[in-house]
Amino acid sequence: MKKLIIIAGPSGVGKTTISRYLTQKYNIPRVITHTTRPLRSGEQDGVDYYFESADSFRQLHFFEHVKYGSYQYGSSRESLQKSFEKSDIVSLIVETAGVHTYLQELPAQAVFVYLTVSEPAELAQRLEERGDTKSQIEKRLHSPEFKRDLALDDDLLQRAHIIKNDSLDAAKAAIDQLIESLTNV
Ligand SMILES: Nc1ncnc2c1ncn2[C@@H]1O[C@H](COP(=O)(O)OP(=O)(O)OP(=O)(O)O)[C@@H](O)[C@H]1O
Ligand SMILES: Nc1nc2c(ncn2[C@@H]2O[C@H](COP(=O)(O)O)[C@@H](O)[C@H]2O)c(=O)[nH]1
Repeated sequence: MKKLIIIAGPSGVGKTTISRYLTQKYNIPRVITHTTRPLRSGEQDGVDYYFESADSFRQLHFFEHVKYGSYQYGSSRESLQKSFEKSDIVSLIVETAGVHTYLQELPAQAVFVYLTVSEPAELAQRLEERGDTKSQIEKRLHSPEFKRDLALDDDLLQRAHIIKNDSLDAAKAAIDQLIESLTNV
């Protein structure tokens, strides 16, 4: 059975880092999602996201889409299919409203990984080290979506594989165990 590893967690927790690890170590592709937000330094269209205008975003066929902060984000059916053509296991980074949609629509395929840190205050420092500007960080940390994604509601708690990413090596080891359990069924 095809598996969709859904990675969620607050901004800066390491979702992209873990998704890249899955690609590098296991050849697990990430479903590239769409957004209207501008590119960050170092990001590439078609690699990190499909960067869309408000008009082009409206024309896509979405599995789900949300507003996060000031921008639109969405996972298209085409992008999901494209990833599943490459591999039976794929990853997808979404915020928690998107997780609800996938757990409801694809309950057997969805494997939900929630990343956390012991000290949420460390997230701002990670974003700064990533190169986000002070104003981007302030805006992000004060958004209701960021605050919401610092914790899980009861429904999501029941379905989550919770991985603490205080140490990247420890988080990778936890991911290794999860992949082993998925490939041994
Ligand atoms: N365990 C860790 N310890 C220290 N730094 C880390 C750790 N994991 C990831 N990082 C770094 O933290 C920064 C943010 O990581 P990443 O971009 O993966 O987060 P994210 O959850 O995808 O964030 P966003 O939702 O804002 O896109 C990156 O510079 C990354 O290298
Ligand atoms: N529900 C969805 N959430 C998505 C999607 N693509 C990304 N995201 C989430 O948005 C926030 C902000 O992302 P950033 O790259 O600007 O830091 C983050 O929590 C992502 O997980 C999507 O298609 N659907």
